[in-house]
Amino acid sequence: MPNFHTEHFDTLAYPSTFGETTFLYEARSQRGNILIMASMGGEPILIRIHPKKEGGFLVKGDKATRPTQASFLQKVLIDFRDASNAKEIFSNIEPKKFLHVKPSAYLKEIGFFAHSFQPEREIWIEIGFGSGRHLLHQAKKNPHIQFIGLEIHKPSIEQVLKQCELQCIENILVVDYDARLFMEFLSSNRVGRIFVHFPVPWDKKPHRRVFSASFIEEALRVLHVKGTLELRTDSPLYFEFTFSQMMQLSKAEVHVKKNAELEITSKYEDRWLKMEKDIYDVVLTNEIHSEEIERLGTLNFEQNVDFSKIAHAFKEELLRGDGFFVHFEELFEINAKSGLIRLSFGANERNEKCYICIEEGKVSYLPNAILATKSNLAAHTLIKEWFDGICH
Ligand SMILES: C[S@@+](CC[C@H](N)C(=O)[O-])C[C@H]1O[C@@H](n2cnc3c(N)ncnc32)[C@H](O)[C@@H]1O
Repeated sequence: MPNFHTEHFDTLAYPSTFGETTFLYEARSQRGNILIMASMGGEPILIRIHPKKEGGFLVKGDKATRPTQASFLQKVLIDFRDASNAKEIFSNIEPKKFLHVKPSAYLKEIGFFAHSFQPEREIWIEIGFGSGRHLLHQAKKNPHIQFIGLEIHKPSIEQVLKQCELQCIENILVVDYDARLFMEFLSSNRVGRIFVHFPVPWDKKPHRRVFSASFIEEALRVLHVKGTLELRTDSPLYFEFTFSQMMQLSKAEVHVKKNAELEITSKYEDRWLKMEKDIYDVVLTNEIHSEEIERLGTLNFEQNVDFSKIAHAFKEELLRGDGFFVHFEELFEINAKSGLIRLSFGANERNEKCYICIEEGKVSYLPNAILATKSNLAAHTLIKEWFDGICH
């Protein structure tokens, strides 16, 4: 992440333009942190400035705004440095030091699945593809199928993206997203197979497992009739847990195998086979045609909020609901009527880090495209009630 350290910087005039950047406003928190809202190429880019314990400041981009071109952030930081007469002590913002991350056509943001994903082909999903051996094998063998690979381990994602490019595979889409929450983004009855091969067993923390009653329910919704949810594991506890979850369904067709051989062994399977461990397969076949669900929209506020009341009452606060939370982290004042609240919220498994902007009574999220997943929506309702509780 580009950033620089400086002993000093001059306060800018707002709004003002320097180089290619327009600096729109500045907001300060009681902890002494500063946010500067900038704009380049029509995109909002937030700069964060932290005072350091040993003196001086760290200046960096805020993760809430991710510009479409990584070089935008670097240019904005260079423009800010020059406009504010900051003298760098340490910096990695000069172009030659900037790592250019090549976007991959195979890697999709979650918003793509919420708004644009309408494949004509049947979908198969692999959860936690790891080294990708099984995913790549299946994709090459089944060119008529659209594969989605879900993974949260970045080096594994990069490795598989590289293989997709090298092998010119055109039927895999990779997404860096928690599998426990992903199914919400898919239409009903579109998926033929869901593979979960050697998931992390979490024997001591079963609530962290990919499989749960709600995961199975959502998997059945996206599977078409005769579609299958397939677990392959070396963990007898995971096997028993999943089997018993499936047995709690009112009606289920479940097949179990022990030490069955597949055409391809994954990296983890090779490891367990060398140790002569038993391997269990549990396959649940869907029998039901499910109702269609609405496409996910984005979150919005309809209410008006008095920023001065919020600023007066604000304290760092963590609110919890059933499977979701809202953490109000820090309040930044632009002036008496406007400011920002930094917060994280959403599902316990995966949360949004963003800001709420309150400008002359109007409230919006920054960035403004926060998806209305079930957990985000529940958290959003809690946020609106929190505003009402303070303002009315
Ligand atoms: C034990 S490895 C197995 C990898 C591969 N399937 C194999 O058999 O070699 C489990 C993989 O699942 C991924 N994973 C764990 N939890 C996940 C989640 N909630 N969503 C998506 N991937 C997850 C991990 O990053 C890891 O790569």
